[in-house]
Amino acid sequence: MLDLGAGTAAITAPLAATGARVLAVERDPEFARRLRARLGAADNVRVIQADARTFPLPDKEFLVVSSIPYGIATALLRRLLGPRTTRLRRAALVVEWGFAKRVTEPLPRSTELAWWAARFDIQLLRKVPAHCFRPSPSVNSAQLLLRRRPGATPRGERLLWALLRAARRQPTRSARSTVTALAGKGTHRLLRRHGIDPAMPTAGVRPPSWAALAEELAVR
Ligand SMILES: C[S@@+](CC[C@H](N)C(=O)[O-])C[C@H]1O[C@@H](n2cnc3c(N)ncnc32)[C@H](O)[C@@H]1O
Repeated sequence: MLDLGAGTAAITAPLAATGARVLAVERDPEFARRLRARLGAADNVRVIQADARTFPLPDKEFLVVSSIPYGIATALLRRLLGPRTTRLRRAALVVEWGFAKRVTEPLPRSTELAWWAARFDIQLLRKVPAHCFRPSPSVNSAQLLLRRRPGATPRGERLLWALLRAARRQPTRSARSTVTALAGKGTHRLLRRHGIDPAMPTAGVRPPSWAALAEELAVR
């Protein structure tokens, strides 16, 4: 389990107490020193002083539990969710409220957000009011839960990316015409099976539907 921006160990310490293997990443040298002093003796905790945007991610599957530094939220999610080869399985994150709303919109505003939402189930669990923190930030926060959707294949994900890009380029084109252009004829029933009205503009198709469709197209 990773805690990115481990700070004063408000998350690292209870994680460590579960017996999980925890990697605490903290950029600030003084916080890192205190984290080591407090938790470094435990066999299951490793503290590294590093930038969460660039330290080497584990090469086996991992989870993240973290109240992430708000200023690098996009960079971190890009790193954790973006690559096809990501080993992230689940993440429980505290993020800024506005950010949480953006990444959980059913029809995301950019191809990148759609890519994340197609491959991960992203749920906004609850609001965390600013007064829950000391010192209180100027904005509210939210608890996000992210879970990798099962069954993704490299070919399916390549098709998914192509579909999302095509949908973004021509948002008013029908789903049927967009999918036919990429995958050939006979897509009408396939779209229906995935709950997509073939005549619907691509802008109205939700990312999980694109992902399921792409995986089925990948084995045709
Ligand atoms: C939102 S607080 C996390 C609070 C933490 N859970 C605690 O118990 O104190 C952000 C922490 O992230 C650290 N931080 C900020 N930018 C970072 C970065 N790029 N990489 C790693 N840590 C970072 C800060 O030094 C701070 O300790």
